[in-house]
Amino acid sequence: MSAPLLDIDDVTVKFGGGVGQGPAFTALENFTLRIPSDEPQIIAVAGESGSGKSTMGGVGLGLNRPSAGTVRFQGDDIWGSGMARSTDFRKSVQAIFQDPFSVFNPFYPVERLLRIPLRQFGIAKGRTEQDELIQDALSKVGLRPEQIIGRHPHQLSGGQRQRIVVARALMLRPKLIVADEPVSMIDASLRATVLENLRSLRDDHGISLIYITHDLATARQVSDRLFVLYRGRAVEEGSANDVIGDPLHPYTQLLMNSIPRPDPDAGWEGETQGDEARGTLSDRSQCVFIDRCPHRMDACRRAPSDSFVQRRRVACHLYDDARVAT
Ligand SMILES: Nc1ncnc2c1ncn2[C@@H]1O[C@H](COP(=O)(O)OP(=O)(O)OP(=O)(O)O)[C@@H](O)[C@H]1O
Repeated sequence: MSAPLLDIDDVTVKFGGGVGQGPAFTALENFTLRIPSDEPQIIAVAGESGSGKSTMGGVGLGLNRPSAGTVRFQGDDIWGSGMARSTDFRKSVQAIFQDPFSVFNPFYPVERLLRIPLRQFGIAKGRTEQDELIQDALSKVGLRPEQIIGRHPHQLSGGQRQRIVVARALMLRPKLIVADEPVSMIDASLRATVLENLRSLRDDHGISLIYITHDLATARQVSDRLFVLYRGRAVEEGSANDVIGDPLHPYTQLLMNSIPRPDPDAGWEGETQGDEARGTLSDRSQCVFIDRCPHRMDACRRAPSDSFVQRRRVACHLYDDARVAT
C-alpha cells in the first residue's frame, strides 16, 4: 500500500510562549488526519471563529510548524526532511483563500497574474506554452478565456475572481488544495458554481481538498469527511452525512441547531468570541466544551478520550461506554 498523500499525525500547534510573549496558546491539539494517495477526497473542517481551522490548514500547507506530532507528505516528514520549504512541496500543495481580492495586484491584467506562478515554479517554458496552460485552466473552471484575458481584477465579478483563483491552483497540477473559506466572500447565487468547481477538482482532476468552512450546509454538499473543531480539538469526525445528519457531540448538535446568519462571516448564533472561544492553557486538562455543554457532568473535568461510535470518532464522555466496548 502506498504512503498516504497527507498524514497529519497527532499534531499540536502552539503560538507564543517565547520570551516576552506570555504563555503559549494552543491553537490546535492532538489533531490527526490522513488522506489516502489512491483516492482523492474532500475533507471539510468546520467550527466557529477561532476554533483552529486555518491553523490546521496551515499545517497541511507546511506554513505552521507543529509544536508536537508529525506531518508527512507522500511518506516524507515535511519538517524533518526540510520538504516543507521545497519548491516541489509548495507546488504540490496549493491554497485557495477566502478573499480573492487580496491575491490580485490591481494593476496587472489577469494573464500576468497567472503567468507569475508558472514562471516561479518553472512549469512552462515559453510564453506560448504559458498562454496555452492559462487558457486551458480558465476553460476548466468554466470561464471563457477571451472574456477574461486582458482584463484587470476590478473589471471582473467576485465569482470570476474566485474561479480564477481556482484556475491558478489548477495550473500548477497540485495533489492537494487547502481551500480556506473559498465561498464566504461571494454571493449565494455563485456559491453553487464554485462548490461545483471544488468537486470537479476531486472528480475530474484527482485532487484532494481540505475545505475549511463556517458553513455546515456546504460542507455536507461537497465533502466526504468532516472534522468539527472546537478550541483546537477535533470533537467529532466522520462522514459528512453521518455527522451532519445525526450529530453526536453536544457541540456539533449546538452548531446544527443554531441558525446560520445571512452573512456567513458573522458566524453562528450563540457563537462565542475572543478568549472564551479560543480557550486558555488551563482548559486543556478538562473537556474543551465544558462551560457551554448542556450535558456537563463530573467526568468532564477530565479531557475525554476518543470513542468510536456510529461510524465516527467523537471526543465526549457521553460515549465513554462505547469506547470501553470497542
Ligand atoms: N500566528 C499566530 N500567532 C498567535 N496566535 C494565532 C496565530 N494564528 C492563529 N492564532 C490564534 O489561534 C486561534 C485559532 O485561529 P485560527 O485562525 O486557526 O481559527 P479559525 O477557526 O480559522 O478562525 P476564523 O474562522 O476566524 O478564521 C485564534 O485564537 C487565533 O487568534
